[in-house]
Amino acid sequence: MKALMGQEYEALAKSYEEKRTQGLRINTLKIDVNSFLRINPFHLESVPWCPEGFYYEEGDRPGKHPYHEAGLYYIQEPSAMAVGTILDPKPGDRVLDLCAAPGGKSTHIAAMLQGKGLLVSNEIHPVRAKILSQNVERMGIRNCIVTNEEPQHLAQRFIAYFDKILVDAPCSGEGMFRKDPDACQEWSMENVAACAVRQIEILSFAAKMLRPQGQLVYSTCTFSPDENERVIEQFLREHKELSLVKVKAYEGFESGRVEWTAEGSQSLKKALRLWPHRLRGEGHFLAVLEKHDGELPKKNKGKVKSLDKNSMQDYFDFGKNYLQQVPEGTFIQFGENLYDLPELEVSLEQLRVLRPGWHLGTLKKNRFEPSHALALSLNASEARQIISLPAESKEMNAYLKGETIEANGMDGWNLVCVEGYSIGWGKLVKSILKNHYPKGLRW
Ligand SMILES: C[S@@+](CC[C@H](N)C(=O)[O-])C[C@H]1O[C@@H](n2cnc3c(N)ncnc32)[C@H](O)[C@@H]1O
Repeated sequence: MKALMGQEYEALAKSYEEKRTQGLRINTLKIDVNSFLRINPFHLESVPWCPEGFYYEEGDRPGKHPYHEAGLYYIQEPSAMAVGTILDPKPGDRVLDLCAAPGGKSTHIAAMLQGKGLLVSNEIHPVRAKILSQNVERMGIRNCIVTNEEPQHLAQRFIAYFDKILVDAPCSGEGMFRKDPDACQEWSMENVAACAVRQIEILSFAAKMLRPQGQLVYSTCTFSPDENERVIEQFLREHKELSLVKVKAYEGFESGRVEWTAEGSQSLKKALRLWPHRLRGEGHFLAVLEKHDGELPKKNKGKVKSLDKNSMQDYFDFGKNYLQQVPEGTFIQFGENLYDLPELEVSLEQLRVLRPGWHLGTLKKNRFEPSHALALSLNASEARQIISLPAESKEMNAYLKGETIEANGMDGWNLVCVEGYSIGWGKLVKSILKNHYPKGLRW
């Protein structure tokens, strides 16, 4: 970096002596920004390039607050928030997040979709895919399919299918050095080179899945030109059907560096660099590519047939008793689990799918048990019976620990809320609330 950056290197090196920046992004699927700011217990300052993004202070500990468990926000590094802003998905779009775990950008995309359209969030590593799926659940997302696949498998199925694709590529992570000392230890020139090969491969599969006129955003949290400008330059040389698009830059964003490319491609000026010494964030690289040509999407294959309503009567009974409106849709059953599928038109058969859509609950023998995902995706006004607890109360703390609490209300399923925002289920019998907060999430 010293050889590349010349005099500017000093400023970059110095930034590593400073504390890292930390941020959270308010989840507008559950709460609007102003309402959150009214109940906000932290010290927040706006992130200029993301209206829902805020810096918080070191002592705030937002990961340890009931609002976190209620999915009111996602803890996300501030420069990473630029990716959602630049991808700019619109309600109704079909979006693929190809390298999605743990889910910072996917949950941002889902919030921008506002429940309309489709998000496919994919992660290749099984353990990370599970964490992604949990975050999709916590943020109350209804229209997301979580897969655990290799990009090449998805590319065989979703040909020219998506309006927008994000490749937030696995990289050497130079932007992680302040956060994670292990990232420094793992860094090597060999790893940079290996990452670059993998990045181009992932991009090629992504390109296949993009519809003509669709946009693909490539991002990394590293600074090496080998994984940034040069990856895009080589990829575009081999994929004439795509080209770089100029996007809005915010204060402190810098253009891609043409002088760091292998062939001097001027179009790389359209890429963006976010540096830790030029703005408050750990750093990112972004490029937006548009497809002007190519295969058209295939029509209507593999439309899923909805489950017969008679076999899910217990679900409708639950809905009638406890919800203002019973969610309708395309229902499928995986084991005991009942899901509402987003509109898809592509078969998921033989793909590794962790979450085929909105998890409503489990169909047990003669009864329906609502899922945690259903609880978190509901507004208090959508449930017939709610028990709302103050954030700082001992009852809230006891609920999150999995304890039984005393509460007033109607017997049966109650949507437990923190300050009016759903956080889980409880079943009330004579003023005693049986705890249904998932065991694996308990404090
Ligand atoms: C930078 S991280 C993604 C971060 C995520 N987008 C977020 O905002 O939370 C890159 C991800 O790519 C995954 N990955 C690694 N190799 C991959 C491959 N060959 N194809 C697709 N994804 C891969 C990693 O496991 C990792 O979770």
